[in-house]
Amino acid sequence: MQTIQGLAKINLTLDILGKREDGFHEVAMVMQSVALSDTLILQVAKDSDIHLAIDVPWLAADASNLAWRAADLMRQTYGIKDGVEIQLTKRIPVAAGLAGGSADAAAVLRGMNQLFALGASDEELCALGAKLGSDIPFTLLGGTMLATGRGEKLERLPDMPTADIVLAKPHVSVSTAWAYKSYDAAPVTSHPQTDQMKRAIIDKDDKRIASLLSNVLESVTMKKYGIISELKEKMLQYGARASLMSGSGPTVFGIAEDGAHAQHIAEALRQLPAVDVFVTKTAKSMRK
Ligand SMILES: C[C@](O)(CO)[C@H](O)COP(=O)(O)OP(=O)(O)OC[C@H]1O[C@@H](n2ccc(N)nc2=O)[C@H](O)[C@@H]1O
Ligand SMILES: Nc1ncnc2c1ncn2[C@@H]1O[C@H](COP(=O)(O)OP(=O)(O)OP(=O)(O)O)[C@@H](O)[C@H]1O
Repeated sequence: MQTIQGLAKINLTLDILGKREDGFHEVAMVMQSVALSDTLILQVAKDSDIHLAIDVPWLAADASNLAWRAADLMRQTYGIKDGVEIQLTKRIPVAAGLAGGSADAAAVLRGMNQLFALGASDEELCALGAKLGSDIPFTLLGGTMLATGRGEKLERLPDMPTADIVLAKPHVSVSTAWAYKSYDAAPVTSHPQTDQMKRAIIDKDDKRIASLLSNVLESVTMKKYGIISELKEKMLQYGARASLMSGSGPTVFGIAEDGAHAQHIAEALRQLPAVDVFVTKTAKSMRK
């Protein structure tokens, strides 16, 4: 039996550099793992099927689920005859910009590698993960990374100084494909300073990291959902060092001064209707 945590991510920066021939967008993003996680328990099944059980009824536990698809890909790639039972406990909000589905897929790739003693390297697992989704290689490795290409090319950065993070997810779901499709570079005048963010992380300069948070997809998702700007403003009003939308949204994260301050911001945000609030921390890389 293997128990694996799939960690959520936030984007400290997200820049779109252009459209690619394969329909995806060329990106440059500094990604950061946070401790908020889903739990996946994997066991060899008695039969030769994939069995996925999820603790919430509203998420499809069938072949459309990224955890199921990751298990299928592992079985096909390595010729595994046994089936696998996957128990998924969901805590990361869905379609939130936090890479929850990717984290589950990554946990299944890693979990099956161990369960069936396949000996696949991180590089092999990342290459498989990239077939299922652009964020999966990052969620496999975690920590602080610069992601380029369509998000699958990774450069490890030193772990950023641990920060207390508040996540606020309004009750709207955002499709990543829709956000990229709707992106119009023309009116976007402010782009992330990716190299400066890298430098700030290398220098462990947490104030500068906060001052450089930037995401061009805010121009798409914030225009449609006014609640995102409200959440950003509220976080700043309650003293967050900085706040930003993560990924394609709609989740907004704020960097607090410490754990007590994060709780204070969270309490204020919980007064708002139709918002789920989580207090977490940045998570360090599990592999070096
Ligand atoms: C928004 C982010 O979460 C930021 O980390 C990622 O860029 C999205 O990663 P993801 O959810 O793993 O995305 P994928 O499952 O690979 O792609 C979903 C859809 O988003 C669009 N997409 C995604 C990544 C990318 N670099 N360019 C794109 O245009 C494509 O239309 C694609 O069909
Ligand atoms: N295991 C899973 N957990 C969550 N969503 C899943 C899973 N498998 C498939 N999905 C589908 O994937 C879609 C995106 O969900 P997810 O929570 O990964 O979005 P996200 O956080 O916006 O991802 P990203 O930040 O990588 O763009 C949802 O519409 C959901 O139906």
